[in-house]
Amino acid sequence: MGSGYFLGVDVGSASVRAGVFDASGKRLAFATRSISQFRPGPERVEQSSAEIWQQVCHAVKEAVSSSGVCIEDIRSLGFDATCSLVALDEQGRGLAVSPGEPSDHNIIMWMDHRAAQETQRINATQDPSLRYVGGEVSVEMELPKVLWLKNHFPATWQSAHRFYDLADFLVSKATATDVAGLCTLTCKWNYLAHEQRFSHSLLDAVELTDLLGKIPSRILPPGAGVGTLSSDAAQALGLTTAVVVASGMIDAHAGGVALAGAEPEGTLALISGTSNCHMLCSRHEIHTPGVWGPYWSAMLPGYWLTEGGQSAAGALVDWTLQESGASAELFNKAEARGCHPIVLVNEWVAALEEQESEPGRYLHVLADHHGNRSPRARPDARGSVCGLTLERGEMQVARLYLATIQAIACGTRHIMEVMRENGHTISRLTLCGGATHNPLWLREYADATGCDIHLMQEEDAVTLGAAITGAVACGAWTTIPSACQAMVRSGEVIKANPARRNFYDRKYQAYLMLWDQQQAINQLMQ
Ligand SMILES: Nc1ncnc2c1ncn2[C@@H]1O[C@H](COP(=O)(O)OP(=O)(O)O)[C@@H](O)[C@H]1O
Ligand SMILES: O=C(CO)[C@H](O)[C@H](O)COP(=O)(O)O
Repeated sequence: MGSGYFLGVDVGSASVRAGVFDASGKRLAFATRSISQFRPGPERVEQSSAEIWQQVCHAVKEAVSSSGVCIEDIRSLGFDATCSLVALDEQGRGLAVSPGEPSDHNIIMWMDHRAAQETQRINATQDPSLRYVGGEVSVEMELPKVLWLKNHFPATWQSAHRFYDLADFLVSKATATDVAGLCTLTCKWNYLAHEQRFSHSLLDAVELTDLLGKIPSRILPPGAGVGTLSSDAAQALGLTTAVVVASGMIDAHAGGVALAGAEPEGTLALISGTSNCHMLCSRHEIHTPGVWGPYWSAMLPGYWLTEGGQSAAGALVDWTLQESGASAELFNKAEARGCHPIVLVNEWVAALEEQESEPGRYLHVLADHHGNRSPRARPDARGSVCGLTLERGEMQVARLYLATIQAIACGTRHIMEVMRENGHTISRLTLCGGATHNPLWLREYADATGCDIHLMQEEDAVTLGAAITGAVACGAWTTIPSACQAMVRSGEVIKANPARRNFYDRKYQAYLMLWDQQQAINQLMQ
């Protein structure tokens, strides 16, 4: 049994969170800080690694001081972050990632789609290594992004001493060590973990062999200890230099550790934040076209990981609420009541449902507004809405919001169906992320998939997952599963309602038909 306290830091798309956990996984304190996104052009979304590090330091200090824990008792720190690309020069300073932008805007975010042509070029090689990313590299991964920099911004390419995935940047900054995680490299940099090598044929074919001189050569698996905090970092974070730092992880993967670590096989871990990530482990190497992976040991050592995704999940819900004709009314009323706008719009949905059964029956959304990550692997895909009327105000926004959530849930059902068709078993659905604050989302997810949804007691399972990797790294537990058995506790179960099965069987068919119709229209207009 471990003792002491374990820190987890989760860097999501919009905020940084730090949590202090004890050996039973109980959270003693939590702090969040917001982080900026910069949009210098269409398809471009950037961030600043200096700002993120500063916000991490603030969040850690606040969490530790409010926990009441003595800093000498904090044994470890685990980092996770979105899979965004950080560019640094030889002195560790930021390098601009768009011409004309400030040098501290040095992160190309995962959701940035600028590298569409580079993605096509990489996929056109048909290199055998692409089988290990679902058949095609995604525009959201790192090779297309570094290739874009090499082609379009040679000044940054030439000055770049290090490219890091964001989690690895944080680990390197914290330990003054040059290291990359097996998690980030395998899932986002086309590293073939099962063969412990990069594909030289792929890198040669797209003239990226010199990239290997610009990334760390030391690679550590999830739960490995990288080293202890450097004195600079310890001071900045308000911690001691005895704190052990774990190998970095992608945010969805840290969530997957907490959700699936104790019972990996058959558990689909759904991390519902800005995007949706569907993490599934298997002892067998199963290839699922259009679904990322299989990645060897990238989340749980000894397991292949398959990862299905939806690029805009919470982001699409937020956008729907912000862009509706009734947005001002919704946000003003929510502010006046001091509640989240989703609390209010859920009440409006409840009012609609009192008047009619299934208000989403004749309003259908195709939820591909930011492309389709899985299983269609089409970053150029678009959203659509079918069934509009002249309805206005509260009822209009409530209906569209409901139909949007139903569409996102059908997208998950599609991913699950394709996983099963390709030989996966899914016996249990677990969920964490911002969406756990939305009871309507959970209800629709259970009913759309026909699966009960298992939540964790810990509200922020991603941060807990990061803390668990640190607890293993410092030796409190020897393996991630044993740490999960001690630190993760099951929470509420949202039951699927069998009475809605027939509705959702039809709603799902409508969802698939919308795609076919959109494809036909696109062909007509080409
Ligand atoms: N209090 C809340 N009530 C309902 N939904 C929420 C709440 N807070 C966040 N969300 C939803 O969660 C999403 C963000 O999830 P989160 O896990 O915080 O994102 P990320 O990890 O990408 O920063 C938002 O887009 C929003 O739809
Ligand atoms: O591609 C990822 C995981 O593989 C991204 O990190 C993720 O989709 C972004 O996460 P979030 O929605 O939590 O901000």
